[in-house]
Amino acid sequence: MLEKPFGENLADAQRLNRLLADLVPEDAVFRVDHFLAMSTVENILGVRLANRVLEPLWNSTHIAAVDIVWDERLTLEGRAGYYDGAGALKDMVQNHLLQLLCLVAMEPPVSLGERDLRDRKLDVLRTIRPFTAADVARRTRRGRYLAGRIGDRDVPAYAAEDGVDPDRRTETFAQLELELDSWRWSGTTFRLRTGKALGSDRMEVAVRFRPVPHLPFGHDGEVRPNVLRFGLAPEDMTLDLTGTGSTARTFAPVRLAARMPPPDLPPYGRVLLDALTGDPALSIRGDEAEESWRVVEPVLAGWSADTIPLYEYPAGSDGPVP
Ligand SMILES: O=P(O)(O)OC[C@H]1O[C@@H](O)[C@H](O)[C@@H](O)[C@@H]1O
Repeated sequence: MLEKPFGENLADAQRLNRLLADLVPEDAVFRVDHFLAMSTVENILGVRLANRVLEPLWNSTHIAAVDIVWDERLTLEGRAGYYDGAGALKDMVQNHLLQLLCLVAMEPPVSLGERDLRDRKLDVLRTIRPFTAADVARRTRRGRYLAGRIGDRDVPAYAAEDGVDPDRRTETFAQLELELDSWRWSGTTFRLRTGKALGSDRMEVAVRFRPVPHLPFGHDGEVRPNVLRFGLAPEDMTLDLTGTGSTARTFAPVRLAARMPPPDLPPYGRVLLDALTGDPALSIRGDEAEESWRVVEPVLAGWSADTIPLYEYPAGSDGPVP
């Protein structure tokens, strides 16, 4: 069993994979991503594929954007030894958020067996358009938190935390806008965002549908585009629709909401059980790990060469405002 990071970059991940391949077969390697064992995450596939109403709309003709967000109030929490060498991009985006993207964007797999599921996730990673230097400037943002207050807690600046080397300029906030080159998704924007020491927890996948093509009501009431949200913590699901209002010729927002049943096991428990029973379906295959590095490497290169600013945001705020 291996916990992330699976290498520090693509070449490193390839070396690690070769080393592992010399020792054991791939299906005996468990690269852990506990996000895949969250019940909501599995539920993304359930909602898509066990229903009639969504999958026909699950493409760029109907979906304008998908926001995959892991904003947390948690700060460094004494993890400088690991985190200061990683940063938000390697800690969250290269693994957890790209895996969530895979589940949202994948083609329906033939089965949820390890091969079908992981082949289809790999397809998604391979369709992510490579970042050019201009894309890094236009489509990525990074930030680092300053001192502030979160709830009733005073939080020191990241750079002043024990064990942090301020000169490394490690980011605690990362945002990437991705495009997928495929028939299904060309034209939909996928935004991945994560940050520490933010004012509120927001962990969700929000699927934003396009506006309706025509309103035949003869008045200009506001119709907000539909949004389907998979909440990751707490684990729930909401669908924002538009209904008619109480007065004539008005619209009103309608929200359908459901709480997910609590899972039998916490995510790490599920991951351990899968390893003990020898089921690698929810573990990251070597080629997925490599492909995820391929996606983030140009961003890492641009950021370490300081081609974009490292914005600062007060702890307890909504993140950097450029
Ligand atoms: O809330 P969970 O399940 O611990 O997941 C979030 C955490 O996931 C971990 O993998 C990251 O290293 C942390 O930085 C992050 O806070």
